[in-house]
Amino acid sequence: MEGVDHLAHERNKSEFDVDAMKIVWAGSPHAFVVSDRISKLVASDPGFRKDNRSTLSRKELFKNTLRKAAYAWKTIIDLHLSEEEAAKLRFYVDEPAFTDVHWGMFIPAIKGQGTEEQQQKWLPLAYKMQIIGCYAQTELGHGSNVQGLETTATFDPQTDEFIIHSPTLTSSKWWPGGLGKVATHAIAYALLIVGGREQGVHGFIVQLRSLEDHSPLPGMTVGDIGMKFGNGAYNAMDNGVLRFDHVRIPRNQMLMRCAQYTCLCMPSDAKLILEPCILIRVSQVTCEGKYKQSDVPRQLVYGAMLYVRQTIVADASCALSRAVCIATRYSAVRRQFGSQNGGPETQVIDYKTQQSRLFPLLASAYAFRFVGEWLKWLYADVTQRLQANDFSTLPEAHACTAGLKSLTTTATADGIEECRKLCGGHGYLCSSGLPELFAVYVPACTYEGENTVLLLQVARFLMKTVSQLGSSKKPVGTIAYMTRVEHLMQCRCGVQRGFAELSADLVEAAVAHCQLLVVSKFIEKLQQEIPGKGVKQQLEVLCNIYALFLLHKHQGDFLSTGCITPKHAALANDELRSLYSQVRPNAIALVDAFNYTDHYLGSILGCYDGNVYPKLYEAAWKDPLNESVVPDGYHQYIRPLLKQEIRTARL
Ligand SMILES: CCCCCCCC/C=C\CCCCCCCCCCCCCC(=O)SCCNC(=O)CCNC(=O)[C@H](O)C(C)(C)COP(=O)(O)OP(=O)(O)OC[C@H]1O[C@@H](n2cnc3c(N)ncnc32)[C@H](O)[C@@H]1OP(=O)(O)O
Ligand SMILES: Cc1cc2nc3c(=O)[nH]c(=O)nc-3n(C[C@H](O)[C@H](O)[C@H](O)COP(=O)(O)OP(=O)(O)OC[C@H]3O[C@@H](n4cnc5c(N)ncnc54)[C@H](O)[C@@H]3O)c2cc1C
Repeated sequence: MEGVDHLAHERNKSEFDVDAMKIVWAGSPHAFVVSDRISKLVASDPGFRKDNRSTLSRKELFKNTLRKAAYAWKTIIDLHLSEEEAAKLRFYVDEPAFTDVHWGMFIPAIKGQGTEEQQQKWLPLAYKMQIIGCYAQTELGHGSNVQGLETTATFDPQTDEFIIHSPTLTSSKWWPGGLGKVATHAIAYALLIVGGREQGVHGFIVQLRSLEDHSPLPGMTVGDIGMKFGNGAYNAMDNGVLRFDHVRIPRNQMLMRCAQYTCLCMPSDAKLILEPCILIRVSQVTCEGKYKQSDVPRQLVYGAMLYVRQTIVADASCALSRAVCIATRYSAVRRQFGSQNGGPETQVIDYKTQQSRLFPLLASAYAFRFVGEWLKWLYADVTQRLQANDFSTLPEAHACTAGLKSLTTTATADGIEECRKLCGGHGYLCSSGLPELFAVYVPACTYEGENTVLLLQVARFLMKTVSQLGSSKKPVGTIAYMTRVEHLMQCRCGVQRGFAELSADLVEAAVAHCQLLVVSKFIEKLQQEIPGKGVKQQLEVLCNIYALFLLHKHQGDFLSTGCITPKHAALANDELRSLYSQVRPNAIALVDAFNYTDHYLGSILGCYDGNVYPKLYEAAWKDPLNESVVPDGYHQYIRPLLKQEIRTARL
C-alpha cells in the first residue's frame, strides 16, 4: 500500500530521541541542518537520478557522469553553495567521478607541496574548474612502493626545463582517476635527476590535454585502463594510463615545497585566500641545476595521502551505515518460519543469529563515525604543529591515518558483503543497492595505500615504540598505554630476519592496536555530554557491543595470552546476547538516525516505508530484458533448440 509506513510499529518501539541521535550522528546541529537540506535537494532533483545506472553501457554511464558533474557544478554556482554544502552535494550525488580526485587529491597536493607562487598560479584555476587535475602516482609496475617509481624527471639546465619520460612499459602511469578521459593536468610523481644524480621521487604539475580541443599534448599517450569490477559502479570513473615521451615542462612546475601544510579546503567564495605562513626551506632545483635538500622530513611529500586517508576513514562510517540501514530495515520486514496458530511468521531480525551478525555492524558504523571525528581533529592538530615547525607528532599521525584507513575500510567492505547476505536472495539483486555499494567501496581497501602495506607501517611504528621503552623517551598520545607493557622488552624471539619473518603476526598486532584506538575513542565520546532522551544509553549499548564482539571474535588471542579466563569469555558472550536484546527494539530508530533519503540509499530493500514487495515486483518489469515479452535471440537460438533444429542452424 502506498503511503503506509510498514515500519511504523518498529519506530514506535524505540526508547530514545531519534532527532537528538541524528544530531550526534551528523556531528552538530549545524552539520545536521546542512546535511538534511542538501540530501533532500539532491533527492528531489531528477538531474541526479541514479536508479538506472546498472543498466547503462560503460559509454552511456561515463557520459551520464560527465553530465551530472557539470550539473552539480552549475547547482553549486547557481545556489552559491558554501564549501561545506558543496562537499555534501558531492557526497549525496553519490557517483564516483573525476571531481573526487580533482578536489580530493589534486588541489590538496598543490596546497600541501606547492610554493606560494605555484599556489597563486594554479589554485584559482583549479577552484573554478578551469583546469581539471588528477593525481598520477601509481605506475603499471609499482603502486605501493613509491620509491620504486620509474618515471623520470631530468633537469635540463640549458632550457631551464624538466624532461618527463616513461623509460619502460612498467613506468606507464596506471590507475589515476580522471586521467583516462577528463583531466587536463596531473600531479605526476617522478624520480628527479639533476646533474646525473637521482634525488628521489617528487611531484610535478604537468599539462596533459589542450585547453582548446582536449587533445593530448605532444609526447603524451593517454587513455582509459578499461572496465573494472562490478557493473556500473566504479566504471563511472575514468582510471587512466599515461606515457610520457620526453615531455618538457618549465622548472617552476616541480612542487618545491615539502613543508607547508595549509588548511586543505576551498574558500567559500571560490577565491584564493593565502594564509600568512612560516617560511620553511624547500626542496628546490635552481636554474643552475643545483638540488637543495629540504631541511624538513621527506615524508611530507606524502602529505596528500595523509589527508585523503583521513577522509577515507570518515567516509567508511557512511558506507557501512548505509548497508546496515538497508539490512536492518529489510530484516524487520522479512518474515520466515515460526507462524503460531496462523499468525504472522517471525521477523528475521528476531533471530539471534541474524542479530549476532547485524548488530555488531550497526555498532561498528557508530564506532567508525566517532573515530573518524577524532581523526579529523588529529589531522587538524598535526597540521597546526607542522605549521609551527613541530614534526614530533607526524609519525603518530601517519600510523593513525594509515592504520585506521586499513581497519575501517576492511571492516566496511566485509560488512557490506555481510549485509548483502543478511538480505538473503534479494540482497543479490541490483535493486537492493548492495552489490553496487560493495563494488564501489571495495577498492578503498587497495587505493590510497593497500591495507596490508599500511598495517605494516603501523607495525613498524609500534616496534619502534617498543624498542624505545625503558629509555627516557616515554610513549605519549595513542601509544601511551605501552608504558604498561614494558615487560615486552624482556621478550626475545629467536627468529632470523625479525620484522620481515614475523610480519604476519605484526600485522595482527597492528590491527589490535587500531581496534583499541576505535574502542577508546568510542568510550571518550561517551564521556562527553550527550543530550537527548535515552541517546547516551543507546550509545553505551553500542559501544559495549563493539568492544565485546571484538573480544568474542578474538577470544583465542585473549585466552592464550592470559588476558582473560574462560569464565570471562563466557560472561562476555552472555552479556553480548543481552545487549543484542536491548538493541532490538531500537534497531530501526538507530538506522533512521543516519537520516538517509531513499535516493541516497538507492535500495528497494532499505526504503524508509518498508514497502518492499510491491516495489521489488514493480522494478522487475522495468528491466530492459522485459521490454519485449519474447526476447531478442528467440528466433536465432531458442526456437531452433526447441525444434531440434540446432544442428543445422548457423550460430
Ligand atoms: C561535483 C562537484 C563537486 C564539487 C565539490 C566541491 C567540494 C569538495 C570538497 C571536498 C571533496 C573531497 C573528496 C575526497 C574524496 C577522496 C577520494 C579519493 C579517491 C581515492 C583515489 C585513490 C588515490 C590513490 O590511490 S593515489 C596513490 C596512493 N598510493 C599510495 O598510497 C602508496 C602507498 N605507499 C606508501 O604510502 C609508501 O610508499 C609507504 C608508506 C608504503 C612506504 O614508504 P617509503 O618507501 O618511504 O618507505 P618507508 O617504509 O621506509 O617509510 C619511510 C618513513 O616515512 C614514514 N612515512 C611513510 N608514509 C608517510 C606519510 N604519509 N606521512 C608521514 N610519514 C610517512 C614511515 O613511517 C617511515 O618512517 P620511519 O620513521 O620509520 O623511517
Ligand atoms: C579504484 C582505484 C583507484 C585508484 N586511483 C588512483 C589514483 O587516482 N592515483 C594513483 O596514483 N593511484 C591510484 N590507484 C592505485 C592504488 O593507489 C594502488 O593500486 C595501491 O596503492 C596498491 O598498490 P599496488 O597496486 O602496487 O599493489 P601491490 O603493492 O602490488 O599489492 C599486491 C599485493 O602485494 C602485497 N604487498 C605489497 N608490498 C608488500 C610488502 N612490502 N610487504 C608485504 N606485502 C606486500 C599487498 O599486500 C598485496 O596483497 C587506484 C587504484 C584503484 C584500485
